[in-house]
Formats: sequence, C-alpha cells, structure tokens
Amino acid sequence: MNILIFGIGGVGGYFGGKLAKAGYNVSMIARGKHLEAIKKNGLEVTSIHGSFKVKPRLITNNLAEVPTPNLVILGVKSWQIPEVSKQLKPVITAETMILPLQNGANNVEKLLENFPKNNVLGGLCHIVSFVESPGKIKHVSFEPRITFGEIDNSNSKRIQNLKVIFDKAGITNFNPENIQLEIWKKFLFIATISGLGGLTRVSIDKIRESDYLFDLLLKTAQEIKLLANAKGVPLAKEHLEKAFKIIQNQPAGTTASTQRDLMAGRPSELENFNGFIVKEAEKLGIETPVNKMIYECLRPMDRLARTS
Ligand SMILES: NC(=O)C1=CN([C@@H]2O[C@H](COP(=O)(O)OP(=O)(O)OC[C@H]3O[C@@H](n4cnc5c(N)ncnc54)[C@H](OP(=O)(O)O)[C@@H]3O)[C@@H](O)[C@H]2O)C=CC1
Ligand SMILES: CC(C)(CO)C(=O)C(=O)O
Repeated sequence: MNILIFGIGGVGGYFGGKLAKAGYNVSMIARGKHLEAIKKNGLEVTSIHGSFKVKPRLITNNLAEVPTPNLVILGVKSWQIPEVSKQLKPVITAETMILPLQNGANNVEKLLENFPKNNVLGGLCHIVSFVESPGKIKHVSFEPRITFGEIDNSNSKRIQNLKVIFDKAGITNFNPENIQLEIWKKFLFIATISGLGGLTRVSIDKIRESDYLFDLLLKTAQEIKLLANAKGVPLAKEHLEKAFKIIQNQPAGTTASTQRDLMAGRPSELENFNGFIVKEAEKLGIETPVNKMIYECLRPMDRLARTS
C-alpha cells in the first residue's frame, strides 16, 4: 500500500507520521523550510499521547518522484484543494482513494470537480495540532480520530481495508453509517464557533458570558441546520444540542484554528465556512442573515490576508 500525504501541517503531519511510524510506505509532500527540516532530521511529532520521530519513505515537493499512490490523504487547507487536485491528477489511477480530512462541508464536491466518483472518499478528523517549527508537529489536545467512508456510504472492501490500516497505525477511526451527516455535524460545530470567534476576536468563554453573543452563536448554528436539511442532510435538533453541549464544555481560552488564522491576519477557511453557507443558501432560496453578517464583516480581512 503506497500512501501519499499531501500537506504536512498539524493534521497531515500527525496522521502521516503515525502511518509512517507503523511501517507503511508513506510519501510526504511538503515545501520550504519544513521540507528541508524533515529531509534532514525526519518528522518529529510531540504528542500528549506519546511523542515520536519518523523518517518517511520519501519526503519531497516533487510529485513526479512519488510512487503511484493507492491512498492519498489531503492535509492541506480546504481552499487549497482545487489547486492541489490539479497537481495530483497525473499520479491518480482508477484505483486511488483520495481522503480529505479538512473541515468544511464541500470538500468532497470540490474533489469531484477533478476526479471520478470512484477516487473520492468522504472524511474529516478531530485533533488539535499544528506545525510548531520546521520539521516539528505538536498535538496538544483531543483524542486524534479519523472519520471516513465511501461517499455512497457503502461498506466496501477498500473501506474495511482502510480501517485495518488505521487500526494497525494506532489511529482511532470511525466508519459511520452516513459520512455526509458526520461531515455536517463537525461543520455545524466548527463553522459556528470559528466565524463569530473570528469576528469578536475572543475565546469561547467570553462569547458564553454574553447572552447576546451566545444567542448569535445559536442563530448561526440554526441557519446551518436549515441549509443542511434543505440539501437532504438529516442534521437534527439533537445534533445541534450536542454541538452546543461541546461548546458549553470547552475550557476557557479555547479558540478554533480558523478563528486563529483570521485573528492573525493569515488566509483562512472563511470562504469554506460562512462564505459557503451564505452562497449555498442563496442558491436554495434560504435566508442566512447571521452567517451573512459574519461573512461580510470578515471578508475584507480575509481578502487582505491573501493579497499582502
Ligand atoms: N490543525 C487542527 O488541529 C485541525 C485542522 N483541521 C482541518 O484540517 C485541514 C488542515 O489544517 P492544518 O493541518 O491545521 O493546516 P496547516 O496549515 O497546519 O497544514 C497545511 C499544510 O499543507 C501545506 N501545503 C499546502 N499547499 C501545499 C503545496 N502545494 N505543497 C506542499 N505543501 C502544501 C502547508 O504548507 P505551507 O505552510 O508552506 O503553506 C502546510 O504545511 C484544515 O481544513 C483544518 O480546518 C481539522 C481538525 C483539526
Ligand atoms: C475544534 C477542532 C480542534 C476539532 O478537531 C478543529 O477542528 C479546529 O480547531 O479546526
């Protein structure tokens, strides 16, 4: 099994590192100082579940050097998927599985613009991790977990094989009955806290302390549920309640990664979060005024981050 990890950031670095450590034939695509550091010293993963260092079979920025992959795990940001898909095309065969782990609800759709259905899996992950310095990944909280499945939700042989691979690598994993629902459950949680968090620039506890802001948070989530339902995704009241239980239980000081990108003036996943909600809702004739307000307030900042 040739595994290609494209993007060795917090997510690609942690899960790719675990697969390489388990002895799988892992190639990694990275760039810049990070690439040089991994080439020289290997990939170092500092984790609350046990730190380790690995040398992947191949670390490069040149896809032409990579052995034909059976599995590609995408560790880039969601807005990078279209560009990365174009780069990947020459190495993808009819048998290759492409697994996106990004936050966001339309990563599968973006992949399907470039690849046939058979190549694309649905996926997401839970972890809090980041590049600490070139060659070093830090995992600081959450039990890391990959949720994955066929986009038609069938329990195929290749999905069963993938489960064995993740199990052998010591990666907690979950093949749900409905991968679209899982993607939207995560999206409901992450898009809700990221947008308003980015706009208010305060951590979750400060939002919880304000009745006004907490109500806005709830309205953001209700609009996401409305959109999901209009798209045929059975996101239910109980999922919304569960997401808010998690929001209620987040420790003081918690911020989401997209919120941190927005606050730091880095390009963010705004377009894939609130931007996607607003545009998709407009197509379906659904009103999403709270998400629109958040999106339009943050849009100039995100644009600036991309041009500066
Ligand atoms: N980090 C986390 O805790 C979690 C993140 N997620 C989601 O996972 C996705 C990835 O996030 P995260 O890992 O944090 O992102 P990072 O920015 O840490 O990692 C992305 C990596 O991809 C690299 N990359 C992008 N394009 C290329 C390219 N063309 N060639 C080589 N390398 C490339 C980036 O390099 P460079 O720095 O040079 O741009 C960077 O190292 C996002 O959708 C995020 O929302 C989900 C759950 C948790
Ligand atoms: C909320 C969390 C940490 C869960 O994986 C996440 O996805 C993010 O911050 O982007």
